[in-house]
Amino acid sequence: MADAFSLREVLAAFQTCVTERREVLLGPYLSGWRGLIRFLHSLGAIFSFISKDAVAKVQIMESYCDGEQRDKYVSLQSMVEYELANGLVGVQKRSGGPDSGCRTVLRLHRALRWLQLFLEGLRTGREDSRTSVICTDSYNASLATYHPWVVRKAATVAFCALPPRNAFLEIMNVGTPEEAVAMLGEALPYICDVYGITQELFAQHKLLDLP
Ligand SMILES: CCCCCCCCCCCCC/C=C/[C@@H](O)[C@H](COP(=O)(O)O)NC(=O)CCCCCCCCCCCCCCC
Repeated sequence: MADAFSLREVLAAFQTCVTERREVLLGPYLSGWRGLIRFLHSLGAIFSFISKDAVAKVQIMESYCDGEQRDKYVSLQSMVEYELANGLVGVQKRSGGPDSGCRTVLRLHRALRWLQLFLEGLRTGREDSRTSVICTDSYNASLATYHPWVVRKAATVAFCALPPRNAFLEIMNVGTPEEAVAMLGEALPYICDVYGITQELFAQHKLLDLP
């Protein structure tokens, strides 16, 4: 298949993200998200309201990374420092100005927590467990807190369309379900690491509630 791709490579991006100095590089971070969104696309049109929003957020970040101030958007650390020092982060309400990198990454960061819980649920789930249940539980324990009722409702309906666990593990294109589970075991610590570093950085600068 021409567009067959493996989730192994997608998740590997989150491994390349973290530098020796424990900085999170935006380039690989965003390419990881691009890969995940591509995968979400392959699951069908019912998820397009989710991928649209994710694409919009990745695009905002890519335009900063390719923009005039691109040297400030190399890592999450340099972005936070630059945006805070220049008063670019709106802490009140959304002002109608351009969305800051910090508030945009915060949305992706919260979604990364969902991904972490979901992949862990898939990895440790029983063979006959339902993907939709794993997905709903992970969502309710993370992202749902930040979403209004309509979004929660639409998301929960879409999750019902997810294929059963083993079929899901197979479309990840990593090999047999057992091989996919092993790959998740290897990839998850890196995702946790990216999540942890970002969480600490945003907490330190009181950026966890940006509107
Ligand atoms: C596998 C099933 C995929 C389920 C995806 C679970 C996430 C559900 C998120 C529902 C978001 C609905 C769209 C609306 C979002 C916005 O309201 C909301 C707030 O934005 P605002 O402050 O700018 O207004 N946006 C967000 O919270 C960001 C959501 C970003 C979602 C990214 C989801 C990418 C999922 C990639 C799935 C890949 C699965 C791979 C597993 C092997």
